[in-house]
Amino acid sequence: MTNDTEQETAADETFDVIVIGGGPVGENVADRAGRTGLSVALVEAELVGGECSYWACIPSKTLLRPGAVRAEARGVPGADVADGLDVPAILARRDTMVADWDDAGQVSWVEGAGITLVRGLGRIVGPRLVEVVPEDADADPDGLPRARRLAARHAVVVATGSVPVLPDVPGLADVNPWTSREATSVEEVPESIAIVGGGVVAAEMAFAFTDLGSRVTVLSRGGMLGRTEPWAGEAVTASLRDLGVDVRLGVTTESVEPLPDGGARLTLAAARSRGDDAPDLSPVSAARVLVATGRVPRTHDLGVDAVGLAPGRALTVDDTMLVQGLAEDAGTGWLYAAGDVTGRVATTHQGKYQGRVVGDVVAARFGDAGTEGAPTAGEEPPAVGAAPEPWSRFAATADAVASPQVVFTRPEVAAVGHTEASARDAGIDVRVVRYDLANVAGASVRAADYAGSAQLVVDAAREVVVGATFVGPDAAEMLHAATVAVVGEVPLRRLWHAVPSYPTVSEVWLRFLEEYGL
Ligand SMILES: Cc1cc2nc3c(=O)[nH]c(=O)nc-3n(C[C@H](O)[C@H](O)[C@H](O)COP(=O)(O)OP(=O)(O)OC[C@H]3O[C@@H](n4cnc5c(N)ncnc54)[C@H](O)[C@@H]3O)c2cc1C
Ligand SMILES: NC(=O)c1ccc[n+]([C@@H]2O[C@H](COP(=O)([O-])OP(=O)(O)OC[C@H]3O[C@@H](n4cnc5c(N)ncnc54)[C@H](O)[C@@H]3O)[C@@H](O)[C@H]2O)c1
Repeated sequence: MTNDTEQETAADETFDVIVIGGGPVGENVADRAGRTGLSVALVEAELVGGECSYWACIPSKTLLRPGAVRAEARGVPGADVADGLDVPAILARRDTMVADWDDAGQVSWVEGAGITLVRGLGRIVGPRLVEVVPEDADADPDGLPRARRLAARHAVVVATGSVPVLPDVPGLADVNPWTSREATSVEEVPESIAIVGGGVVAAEMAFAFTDLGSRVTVLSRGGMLGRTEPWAGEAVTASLRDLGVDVRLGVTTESVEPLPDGGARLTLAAARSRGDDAPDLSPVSAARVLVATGRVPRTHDLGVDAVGLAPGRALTVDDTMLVQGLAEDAGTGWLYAAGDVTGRVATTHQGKYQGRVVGDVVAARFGDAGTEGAPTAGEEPPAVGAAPEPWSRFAATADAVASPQVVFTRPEVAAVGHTEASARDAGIDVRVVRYDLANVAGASVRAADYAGSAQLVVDAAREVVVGATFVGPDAAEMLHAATVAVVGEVPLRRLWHAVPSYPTVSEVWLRFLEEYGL
């Protein structure tokens, strides 16, 4: 392995820490890592703020919000609203929310935080050495784009996110399929759209495009929202079908052919996984095809092979977010990762949590412990490779046991921790408590037609909550109480004293405990 001086001599510039990827996760890493006086460079190939800000969370939730508001108003006699949504106004608000795909606001935050922004595609070319190729790079004498070499004195943190997967279906690539990027940045709403996939993107986009006026078909090889409780996916399927969406479960797309009008025709076959008993396999024609068949960690163009890792694979990390499996001569203790690229959890909030963990680990390991106001002051990080103390600031403990997610469908699906099945697989002594949300007083006040359901998964041996799922209008806002209960391992007998206000839908917590037998 090269020594420090050689690394720095090989570089155009040296920083204490280099963060590759300026999405929500990279921004958090850079912010925290800099709090003990370390110099930090943030390398970003496209827009600072990443997928989430411009093509994922923010535009998708903005597109979904008007339909949700209208549906809620319709359930309250006296507040009913007219049919139809103002599509140009929805798209204009989406444009505002993504700042017209201009990252000036985020750049000014980065600069204000004392972080050096380096624009371009970053690639690891050796231990603690990163090459950055700007988009408008001049060519060098060999005709190759002129790259800038950055050395890291202490650490490189990868937060490059993920990229969508395009399944190998004959003809699919010939019809210019959309991914979530094109869907969330839509300018001209297609007359019809066929969505391949049955996960989170497929479900949310099916509602968004129905609201925008498209005729929507969903083609899922299993059920909807396969990673949540089955009854939650069934509620979403039923709601889509009520809205007129053609939801085909248990089908695979065999081939795709372009149509003369620019659209596409999809030929289907029965899938082996769980779905409808006798799915409709008639071909589907649509003006657009949206592929929503999952995402993979973005390491294919990161140069990880230079340090002995396999391109295209997730960067496996320990609970301090230290990357595992580097070649022996690449050294240890310098390469970290957080966010989608780790393949642990693919949500913004959990990635940012990991970013705070790794930022603190780096700040405490390499910075000046005496820096005034540093969050890590007085706290000793674990030795490199040693297991961190669970639930300490240096450990992403919650990833495995208490990761929350909200799917912004109608009804919303909000879940944290174990499902019933995953708890049983984990060998937990499971007891499940389900409750019909329509039976709490707060629900009937909220809407005349309130429909929803909620469930706790309890570890009966310890009498603590290990998982919860809420399905219903505004379920999103009910989730955090459950996250606190799971993280805090609050005994049910103590939760009994957490009295929910009347008349709120959160009163379901009292009903849960009564059903449990308290
Ligand atoms: C349609 C959709 C909707 C979603 N909605 C939600 C939601 O509502 N809530 C939620 O929590 N999550 C949601 N997610 C997931 C969320 O978007 C991701 O979990 C989150 O963006 C991950 O953040 P990240 O920083 O790891 O990666 P990203 O946001 O992907 O950011 C990575 C950044 O790294 C840059 N980059 C990549 N490679 C390099 C390189 N070699 N050099 C320099 N820069 C590089 C990229 O340009 C990008 O800016 C959604 C995802 C999709 C697709
Ligand atoms: N609200 C949120 O938190 C939110 C919203 C959108 C996306 N996300 C995140 O983004 C990530 C990507 O979302 P996604 O919906 O693309 O992935 P996903 O993993 O949730 O769903 C992928 C779907 O595609 C299907 N599929 C996979 N390969 C297929 C193939 N070859 N043919 C047909 N179907 C196939 C799967 O069975 C599954 O139904 C997720 O991990 C999710 O957590 C989060």
